[in-house]
Parts: sequence; structure tokens; C-alpha cells
Amino acid sequence: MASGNIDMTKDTILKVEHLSMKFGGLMAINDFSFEAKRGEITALIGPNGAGKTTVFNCITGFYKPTMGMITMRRRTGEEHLLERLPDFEITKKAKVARTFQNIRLFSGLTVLENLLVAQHNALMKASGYTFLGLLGMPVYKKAAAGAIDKAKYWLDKADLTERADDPAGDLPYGAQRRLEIARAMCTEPELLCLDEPAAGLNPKESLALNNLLRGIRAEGTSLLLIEHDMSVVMEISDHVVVLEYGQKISDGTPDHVKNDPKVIAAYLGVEDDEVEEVIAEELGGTL
Ligand SMILES: Nc1ncnc2c1ncn2[C@@H]1O[C@H](COP(=O)(O)OP(=O)(O)OP(=O)(O)O)[C@@H](O)[C@H]1O
Repeated sequence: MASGNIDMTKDTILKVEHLSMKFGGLMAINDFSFEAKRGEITALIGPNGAGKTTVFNCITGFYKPTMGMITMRRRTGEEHLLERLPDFEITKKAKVARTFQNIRLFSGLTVLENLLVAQHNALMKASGYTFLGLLGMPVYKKAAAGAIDKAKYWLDKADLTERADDPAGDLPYGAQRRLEIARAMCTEPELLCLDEPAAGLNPKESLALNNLLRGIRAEGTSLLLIEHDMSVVMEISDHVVVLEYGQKISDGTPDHVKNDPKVIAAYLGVEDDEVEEVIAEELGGTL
């Protein structure tokens, strides 16, 4: 399906097929298909209103699509049809985690507490859901120690160790965003979905974010991010899918997509056949 030299030999982690989403009379997504490969950073981009958030919400269970199939393939080979799962099972069973465009942390809790709360479900399971279990069972103690180790690990990766005991709400914006990602990683997802992770970050914070995302990829977690700023994704993505008016207009490597006249036209807001003329005019104007 993909063009532009995408590595077809890699294992597919997410397959979206013929996805459509209608809001009243508006067809926000229209017969949209793409695949994300395991171990890669896949970016879904497009101009404002193209339908990125809607696709993202369908994948992460916030919307039930009008039509289409979304298959998540776990490392074990187990497959889950995400459009049929309630959102909490998308995290728990299918191992898909997400972050939000507007940061959603427990701002009164410390940075470390935010990372421990994320592991609440695993800890409660280890307690056997009993008070006694919480008090004394070795299995709970082991799980609690494991949760602290995991939190420490992600504090370090997100460069937040020094702020571990500070309230999350006191962190600068970029650090809050990294904390949100670290918190999602504590649930051990196989696919991490990020909603405009670079929005509102300054260049230094963007660099720290890119390093964190590359680190996550290096550990084998696949990433799917949505972004409307093309320049942000070009640096870190392995694969870029472009949406316009709810339909796919390009799909391939960052280089392929960047040079695709359809994409240039979409971002410049002109017709395909006017692209060369507009670019020549722009260049003429800057010379
Ligand atoms: N809950 C909703 N009810 C009605 N229309 C919606 C809803 N959500 C999205 N839309 C419409 O669907 C279309 C796609 O919107 P969407 O937010 O998915 O685009 P986007 O690419 O994420 O845009 P942006 O970059 O501005 O966030 C838009 O026309 C939007 O107005």
C-alpha cells in the first residue's frame, strides 16, 4: 500500500482499513487506509481540519468509526480489532497508549506520583484486589518495587529525575509534556499515540522531546503521532501519511512526502497544477 520506499518487509503493528467517520452530514474521514510498522515512528499529518484528530480518536477508542477496521497486532501475534474494544481495553489488552493535545497530568501530585498512579491497575491486580493483599502479600511487594523501578527508569529517560518530588503543575511546559509521555510509557505500550506532541514547545524543548521519542523507538515501542506542522515530523519520522479533507493524499518516507506536489498543494492551499507556478512565484519573491 505505501509508496515512496517504505520498508515493506517490516512487521505491521497497526492496520487501518477503509476507515470512515461521519458527523451528521459531514464526512470527516472517507475510506482512509494506512499501515504503521513495528519499531517505527509513523506520523499522520495534514492541514487544519484534515481529520487527523478524528482518526486518532478512532484508533484510541474515543470515537467508534462509522465504517472500517482497525487492527492492532501485538508482539505475540495476537490481533485486536480496536473499533470493537472499549477504550480502557485498548490500553490494557491491545497495549495502545495515548497522550492528549492538552496536557492531562495530576498537577497537584508530584512527578514521581504521576508515574506511580499510571501503574495503579497493575498494582491492584498484584494485591488480588484485597486490603490484606495490599498489606502483606510478597507478590504485591514485588510489584510495588517494580513500579518504583519503572518510574525511576522513565524519570531518567525523560530527564526529570531532579524534579521527581516537585508537583507536576510546577514543571515548565516542555517537561510536563515529557512527563505525560513517561507516564504513558509506564503502562508498557507496544504502540504509543501522541497528539501534536511538539505543539507549543520552544526549540530546546522540541529537541528534548525528539530525543525522548527516539529513545522510545530504540527500545522497540512503535510510535504514531499526529501533527499539522510538517517540519516537526520530518526530522524524526520513518513514515509519513498525509490526510486532506478526510482522505489520504500521500504516504511514504519523509522525503517522498515532502516533495509530493499533492502535499505541497495541500499545505499551500492551491490546486495541484498550480504548485510549480506558486513555488516559482515564492522563490521569485524571495530572490
Ligand atoms: N465531534 C465532532 N462533531 C462534529 N464535527 C467534528 C467533530 N470532530 C471533528 N469534526 C469535524 O471533522 C473535521 C476533521 O476534524 P479534525 O479535528 O479531525 O481535524 P484535524 O486534522 O485534527 O484538525 P486540526 O489540525 O485543526 O486539529 C473538521 O471539519 C471538524 O470540524
